[in-house]
Amino acid sequence: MPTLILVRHGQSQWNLENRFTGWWDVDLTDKGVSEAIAAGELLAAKNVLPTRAFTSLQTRAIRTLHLALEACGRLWIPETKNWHLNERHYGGLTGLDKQETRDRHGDEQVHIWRRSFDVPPPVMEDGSDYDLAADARYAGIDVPRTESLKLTIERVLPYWESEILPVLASGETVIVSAHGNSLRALVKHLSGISDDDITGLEIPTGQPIVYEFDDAMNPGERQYLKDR
Ligand SMILES: O=C(O)[C@H](O)COP(=O)(O)O
Repeated sequence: MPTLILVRHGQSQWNLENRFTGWWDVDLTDKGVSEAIAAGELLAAKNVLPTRAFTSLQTRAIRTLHLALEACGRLWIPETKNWHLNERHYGGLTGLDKQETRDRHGDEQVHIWRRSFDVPPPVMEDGSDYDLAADARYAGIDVPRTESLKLTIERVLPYWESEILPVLASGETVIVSAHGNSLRALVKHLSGISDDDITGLEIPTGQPIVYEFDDAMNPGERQYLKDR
């Protein structure tokens, strides 16, 4: 049965520092490394062993994938990295402290920027220290200046449909190591969550989520692997 494993990267340095991260490339903390290893150990313990992997172009997701695969003896499987699985771009909020931003703009405005379906954060200014347009990994890619969840869905879902779903449909066990909001985009689609209800969905770090697909490639219930 085709099986999909979704895992959000382990705690990152800016998760720890409570800063808006988006496309900025921060590494895992020691806790994040432990979470990634524990995710892989859980895959081994539950005998849900990936045969194909997909991840973003961001270090925290790539390292989480590698640590998890190493922990379950699957470092050798084919993997694909692609920017379509990157975190939602946080625009002009990138790098800011989340609490200081609440103090300045109010809880409600920050909640809208973080969790509304279609209101993007302010755009990243030209010349920002966090502008990644010249980063070699994004050569030839039109780096966004900001993204709402809706805009994130608009680039995650075509990639899902064209690159991941066909692999899954061939009977593989696919692991996707990605980010809070690129995974919210996928879960919204797979679990049929409405635009209103998705605002309440949080995806914890380092906690594998599993979907099994039937012969018609309809996803079953979303399950945390730890609860199976
Ligand atoms: O980009 C970030 O800051 C985090 O990965 C996700 O942030 P959020 O919880 O504000 O969506």
